[in-house]
Amino acid sequence: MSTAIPDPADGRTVTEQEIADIVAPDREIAVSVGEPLVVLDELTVTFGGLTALDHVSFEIRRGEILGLIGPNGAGKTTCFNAMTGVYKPSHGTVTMEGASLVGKKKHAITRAGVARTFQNIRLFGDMTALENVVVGLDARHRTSVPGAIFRTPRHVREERESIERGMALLEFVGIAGEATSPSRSLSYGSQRRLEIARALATEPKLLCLDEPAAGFNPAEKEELMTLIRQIRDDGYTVLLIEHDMKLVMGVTDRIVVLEFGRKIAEGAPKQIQEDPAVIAAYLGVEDDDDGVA
Ligand SMILES: Nc1ncnc2c1ncn2[C@@H]1O[C@H](COP(=O)(O)OP(=O)(O)OP(=O)(O)O)[C@@H](O)[C@H]1O
Repeated sequence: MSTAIPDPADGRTVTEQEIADIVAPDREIAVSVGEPLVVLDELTVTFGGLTALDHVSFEIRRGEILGLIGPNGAGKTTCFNAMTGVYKPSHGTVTMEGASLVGKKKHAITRAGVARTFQNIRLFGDMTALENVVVGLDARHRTSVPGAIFRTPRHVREERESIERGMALLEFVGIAGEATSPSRSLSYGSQRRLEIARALATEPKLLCLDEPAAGFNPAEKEELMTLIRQIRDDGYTVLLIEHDMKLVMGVTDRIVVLEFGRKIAEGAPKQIQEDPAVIAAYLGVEDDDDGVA
């Protein structure tokens, strides 16, 4: 399969499939939408005497956007971290397509198909937007170190393909025009989009977004919702931690609610909005963003 970017100069309309083939040629499009992709069973994480996650079980289904919500300190980030190899659970399992993710190193989890963004943006500030994405793509390269040093034809070809795919990813998240700008000079919103592009570069089966709308104005939040839906519609499965309830309710297919490390509810957004345990958990939360309504 050729990975050259289709040339719109020939007067032809570039199809979405052609772009998708360039962005993620090796990706297995979710064929069995709705089947469990990741299963957390009795997941428990303790820090000294504190149980941050207490026997939490839920599944993430192929092709869905699953929201993970809860008041501050409920255990959302701990859950992400236990799934992505940052913390080792003291009890319970996390499996992806039946294989355990527990105890795997971070890069092995990436290879297994889990990618994430962080609450605090973590980009290489001096590198351009394109270079930041190409770093993610490089994780998939097959050439050896000597291949890179001696610039073998295979290495040169992979490098060219990385640039083409990196550009296609920047296009997908809407910041292709800023490809050659150092990432630290990008607006906050563009940096968040760049983080998503970099995570997508690893062709994940599951994309975990940790508060992607933090610091966004309402218009930027709307645009982000559109992007997250596009990502789902493109065949990815998305796990979303987000405080902004309007965004969560508007974009997710299902929601899991944590409070004090325990799962207190799970269901469709409408069900969650009306759930007495969820309403009680959020009562007295001052921050507007944390209101359930
Ligand atoms: N590395 C750590 N060491 C000790 N305690 C921790 C650590 N990480 C989290 N905790 C504690 O675990 C609990 C859950 O925290 P966590 O960050 O997972 O919650 P959260 O739901 O993501 O909160 P927030 O919405 O504020 O980000 C909190 O009491 C927190 O203080």
